[in-house]
Amino acid sequence: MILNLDPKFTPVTTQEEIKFQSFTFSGGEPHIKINPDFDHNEKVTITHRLNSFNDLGLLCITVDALRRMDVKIIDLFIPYFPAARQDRVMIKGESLSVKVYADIINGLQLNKVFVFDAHSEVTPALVNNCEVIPNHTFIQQVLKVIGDNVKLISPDGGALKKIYKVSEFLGGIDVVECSKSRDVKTGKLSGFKVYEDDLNGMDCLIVDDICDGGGTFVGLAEELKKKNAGKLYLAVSHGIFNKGFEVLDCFDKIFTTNSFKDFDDERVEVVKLEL
Ligand SMILES: O=P(O)(O)OC[C@H]1O[C@@H](O)[C@H](O)[C@@H]1O
Repeated sequence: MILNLDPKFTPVTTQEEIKFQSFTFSGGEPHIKINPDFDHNEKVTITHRLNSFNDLGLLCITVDALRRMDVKIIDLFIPYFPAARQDRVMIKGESLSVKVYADIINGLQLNKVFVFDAHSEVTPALVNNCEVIPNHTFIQQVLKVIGDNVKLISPDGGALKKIYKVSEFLGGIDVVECSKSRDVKTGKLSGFKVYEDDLNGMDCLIVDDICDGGGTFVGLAEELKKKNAGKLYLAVSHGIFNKGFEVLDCFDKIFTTNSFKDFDDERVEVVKLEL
């Protein structure tokens, strides 16, 4: 059974949905009233797009309400784990934000916590009973649209391990390794390297977990074109796209999922997550 706390999130599922009402009190506190008309012995999976700290409140009171109805087994499906990129302290004075979220979620004593394409191995290491859902079927769906005569492009070393697993899942599609460098002082992107001399007009699919501003992918696209890439595609599990799609017009097509939010734009194709 599913309890979907974000009414705008529409995963593909055949599971029965638990009904509830929620609102925010005038003081800002969230409130929930779950319709008790379901089998309390069954496992309940809460789904929530936990994109910010504010969303945690509703999650916590929902788990409390379920426990008070004697629901014993509660799973959580968080498609995009918040602050997953803040998984290390770079400068004294910063917080290890991903751990703060993880600690709060651990306090809920959940049976399982599912996260879609975690940014790094830090999230599953910090979250108890965490299971990471890989991007394999998402990329499989993408290839159904663009065909499999492409090279998979890994933007940096951090994405390498994952992309080789995707390639293996898809029967051994070629991977091109790349790297990006940053200015040590400013942290800004300063350059890209594509470790292949000539792409011979082959279509290229860049695969990564998150597109935020898009700088990584625009810079990499320029380098790929210099190496004779054919069509350029981008597939990111979590689409934030904070600078819009205009900045990404070097791509023939962009793919993402509904893990972070929904999009209604012809430039992006959204593959819905399955539950
Ligand atoms: O270049 P933008 O889109 O801002 O940032 C996305 C990149 O930043 C990393 O954390 C992601 O894994 C991705 O490689």
